[in-house]
Amino acid sequence: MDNMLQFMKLVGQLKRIPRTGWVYRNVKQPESVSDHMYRMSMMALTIQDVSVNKERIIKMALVHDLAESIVGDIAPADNVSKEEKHRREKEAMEHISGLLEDGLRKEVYELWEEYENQTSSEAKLVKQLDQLEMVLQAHEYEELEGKPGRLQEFFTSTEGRFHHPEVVGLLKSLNEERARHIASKGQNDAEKSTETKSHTPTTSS
Ligand SMILES: Nc1nc2c(ncn2[C@H]2C[C@H](O)[C@@H](COP(=O)(O)O)O2)c(=O)[nH]1
Ligand SMILES: [Mn+2]
Repeated sequence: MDNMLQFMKLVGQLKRIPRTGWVYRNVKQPESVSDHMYRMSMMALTIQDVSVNKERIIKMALVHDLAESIVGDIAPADNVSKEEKHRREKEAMEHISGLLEDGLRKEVYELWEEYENQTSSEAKLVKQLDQLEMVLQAHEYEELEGKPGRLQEFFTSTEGRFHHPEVVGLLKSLNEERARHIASKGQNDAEKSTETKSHTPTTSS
C-alpha cells in the first residue's frame, strides 16, 4: 500500500481509539485520542505568549499521541512501566514516521521525541495543555452526567502540574465553575433530602 495512504490510515485509527482513562471510569461514549489531540491543538493555537514558538506547539500537540494508533492509549492504571511505555511508543513512532519522506519523517519523529523527553519549554507547555485538556474533559463529563465531583481523581493527579500563566488562567475559570456546580449539587441534594424527610411519615413507637 502507498506509504502516505498507510500513514493516513494509522492517523485515522486514532479516531476509533477511546481514551482509556474514561473507559476505566465507565464514561459513556468516551472521546477518542484524536478528539483529545484536536482540542489540545486548538488550545495551542490560542496561546498569546510571544516567547512561545506557536507553530511548534501546535504541531507537537498534533503528533504527541500519534504512537497510540499502534500501541493504544496506555493509562497509569495499566501499570506499564515508563521504560516499557517509552519502548513501545518509540518503536511505533519509528514505524509511523518511517512511512513519510525524509524531511517530514525527521520533523514528525523529532516533534514526538522532544515532547516525550520534555526537552524544551514548548514541550513542557504542551504537556500542560495535555493535562488541562484532560481535566476540562473530566469536568464536561461530570456536567453531562449531572455528577459534579465524580472524576476528582483526574484533578488530584494533575495538581501542581500547571505553571504557564495562560494555562493557570483557564484552569482557574474551570475550577471556579466546577466548584459552583459541586456546591449547588450539594445544596439541591440537601433540599431534596429535607423534602423527602418532611413527606415520610414517622412510625409512632
Ligand atoms: N483514571 C485516570 N486516568 C488517567 C489519569 N491521568 C491520565 N489518565 C489517562 C488519560 C489517558 O487515557 C491516558 C494517558 O493520557 P496521555 O494523553 O498522557 O496519553 O491516561 C488519572 O489520573 N486517572
Ligand atoms: Mn495526550
